[in-house]
Amino acid sequence: MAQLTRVSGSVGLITLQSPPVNALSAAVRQGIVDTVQRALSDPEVKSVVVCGQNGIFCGGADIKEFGTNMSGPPLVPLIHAIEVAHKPVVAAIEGIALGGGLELALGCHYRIAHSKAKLGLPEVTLGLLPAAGGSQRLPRLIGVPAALDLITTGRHITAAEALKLGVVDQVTAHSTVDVAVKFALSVAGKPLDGRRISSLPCPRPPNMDALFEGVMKKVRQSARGAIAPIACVQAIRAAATLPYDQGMERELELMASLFTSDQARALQYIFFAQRAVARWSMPSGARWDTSKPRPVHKAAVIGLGTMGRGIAVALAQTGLSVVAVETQEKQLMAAKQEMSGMLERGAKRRGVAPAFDKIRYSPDIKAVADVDLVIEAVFEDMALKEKVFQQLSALCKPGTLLCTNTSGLDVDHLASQTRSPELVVGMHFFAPAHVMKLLEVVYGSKSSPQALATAMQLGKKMGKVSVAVGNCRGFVGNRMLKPYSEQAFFLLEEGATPELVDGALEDFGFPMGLFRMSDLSGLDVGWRVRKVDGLGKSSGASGQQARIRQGRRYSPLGDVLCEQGRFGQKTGRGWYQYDKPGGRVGRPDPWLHSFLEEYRAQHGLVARRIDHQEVLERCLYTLINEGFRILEDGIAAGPEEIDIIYVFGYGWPRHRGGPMFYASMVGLEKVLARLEFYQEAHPDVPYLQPCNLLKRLVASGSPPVHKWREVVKKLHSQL
Ligand SMILES: CCCCCCCCCCCCCC(=O)CC(=O)SCCNC(=O)CCNC(=O)[C@H](O)C(C)(C)COP(=O)(O)OP(=O)(O)OC[C@H]1O[C@@H](n2cnc3c(N)ncnc32)[C@H](O)[C@@H]1OP(=O)(O)O
Ligand SMILES: NC(=O)C1=CN([C@@H]2O[C@H](COP(=O)(O)OP(=O)(O)OC[C@H]3O[C@@H](n4cnc5c(N)ncnc54)[C@H](O)[C@@H]3O)[C@@H](O)[C@H]2O)C=CC1
Repeated sequence: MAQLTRVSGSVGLITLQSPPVNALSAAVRQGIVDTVQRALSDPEVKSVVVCGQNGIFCGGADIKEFGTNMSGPPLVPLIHAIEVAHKPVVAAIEGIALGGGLELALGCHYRIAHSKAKLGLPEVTLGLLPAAGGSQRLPRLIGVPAALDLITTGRHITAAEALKLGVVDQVTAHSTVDVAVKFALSVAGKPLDGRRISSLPCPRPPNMDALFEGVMKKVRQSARGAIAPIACVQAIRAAATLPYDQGMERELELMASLFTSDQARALQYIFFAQRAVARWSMPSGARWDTSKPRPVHKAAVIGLGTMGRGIAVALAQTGLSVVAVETQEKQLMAAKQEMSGMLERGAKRRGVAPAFDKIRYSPDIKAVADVDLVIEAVFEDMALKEKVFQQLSALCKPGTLLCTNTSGLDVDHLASQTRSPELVVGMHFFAPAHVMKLLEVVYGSKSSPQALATAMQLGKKMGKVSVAVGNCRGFVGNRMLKPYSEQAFFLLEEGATPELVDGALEDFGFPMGLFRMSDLSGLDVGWRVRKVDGLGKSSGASGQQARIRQGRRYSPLGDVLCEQGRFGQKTGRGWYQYDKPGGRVGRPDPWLHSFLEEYRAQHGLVARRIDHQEVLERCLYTLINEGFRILEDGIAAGPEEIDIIYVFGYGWPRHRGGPMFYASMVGLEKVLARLEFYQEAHPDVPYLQPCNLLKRLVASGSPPVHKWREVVKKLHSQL
């Protein structure tokens, strides 16, 4: 809805009213049409101000309406009607002007923003383009290069940047509406020539063809198969080369191809999934809205290796006091140096002072005595972690939350080492911890709702996308990685090369295939875990028996490479070869190809032709199958949790919506049928055995993904 009031005698003040973000729902659009018409036809009104209620201008189109039978007046003519008005219209931008909200403001003759406002055209992040004239007006207003940047990235800009670019005319730290009303009074009756953006020529940049070619190349590379960024460039090119009306036709044509695309559906699903996972619940019935977090002012991090350093920096940047404990003197010195650099760079990026004084370094774990929360990040070694938790339990003040950053060890077992197991949760960060957005928050069987609420809230404060999951080996993310990587190894045994497997996964949209990723993070990491599990030895034997462990097919390929010192980038050799240890650019390695041939011969394996489709089906469908098992086991409350973990933590292409959403798009019948097909061919691979929940969903007619949460809930209530 929108309300019209007359203020200061002759200014018509139109206020958008649709909490929480004044999105342009059908009712709001109708409200704008009606109020604009009334204001323009009222002889007492000499100028108009458009604002939003509760200090928020407008969050853009109502995304919930997409995919429905959209009714109500369309946005394009509505904005056009404002632009051609004979009375000046001023947008008073407070809070946010995003998407259609900014496009509405671009249709106004003047824009005044509050200094704390954020503006942007984030449509590309939803698989769309700014199709209410945004792609045509913005380049006319701020030039093609700046418009390309804003529209293809969808980034939100500050009012200061908006002023510098020319998106807004004025920025104020006072009441934006008051300033806008005064301004509207001052421009009443003045000519509007030059204020209607659509009638301005689009400034032609020098070397326009080269500019668009370069941007298109860059966008194609970074988009990894996403179609919206490409359509955005095409629309801006239309603005630069065609008259406005023809540009608008092109904008609509491009939008039509995006609007109903699977990618737009996937990206919009991720938008809502990201918000849905914040509304966590536990099997006990405890929920996000009924569990009160504890205040956390001071935290400790134990172990300043790769992870501890990033976690401590992220905590300090959030404003917490941090006690950083590292027992190895050399490591402590190295950590201090690296963390200072991290703090300095982070501060420079954010335009603030580095938070050096927030961190106190100590070689002694006793320094944790007065902290509110501890995050343990020592080696992935259960005996060591047990000892650390016993110490923490004895040293910390009562009520301190004890968290572990383990990648997958048993949180319940660690909790059992303490006096207060209800205060123990997993806080599983991803490397680099001060950069990566994902945080898996793992509740154990004894974790209290308050402990979970505290960790979730801290994650949010740190700017992380926090997902609450249950306790099991590898939690959600790493548990699903196991069948995925297992299949990749089997594919090498059967005739594939690392390049072929990675090529298929990268064409699908992963930034890195499994083998390239394994070289980056180090083959030795998984090897150590396999050895603890009683695997991880190549055995040296030949034939099929050498590839059976614990009654199931096992590939010792990774173990053989590790035994030869091939740990990946760090040693200059892994699944690929590098110029030197620490080298970053991997090249196919002829040694590895011969090694694979010898390995197959030694084990009686005959190489066959493997195509991209088989790679994707075997790697991704087994991963998805494990996702269904995770739902069945109650480790994740819904598919949204799994999808958010994969998109934000594991490089799953966002425009494919996460593995569970992807399965729903492929069709559950097909996923099931292909798993059955591969299982028949490989009966010794349990991960290929389709899980019951998948079968159940198919038997019940494959309900859409947004219904799975309910199905899972029902399933657990019947148990
Ligand atoms: C064959 C067919 C041919 C078709 C041709 C079609 C032609 C169509 C032409 C016209 C097209 C017009 C296109 C257009 O206008 C495009 C757009 O505007 S797309 C939307 C752009 N806007 C955004 O992307 C903003 C999204 N929101 C945010 O980034 C954040 O929510 C925001 C910064 C606004 C606030 O963040 P925060 O304070 O952290 O709060 P939350 O994120 O938790 O949000 C609170 C609450 O509000 C819901 N919400 C937010 N934005 C919207 C929205 N735009 N629509 C609906 N709902 C929104 C959000 O979901 C939260 O609610 P929950 O219940 O928790 O989910
Ligand atoms: N490296 C990664 O990508 C990720 C690792 N993790 C997990 O995070 C934890 C830490 O991993 P990394 O940082 O990679 O290990 P790391 O080997 O880089 O660092 C561990 C640090 O802990 C220190 N340490 C050992 N015992 C200690 C003690 N009693 N008190 C204080 N410090 C002690 C060591 O000296 C070392 O500096 C592990 O549980 C790991 O599984 C989780 C997510 C990702």
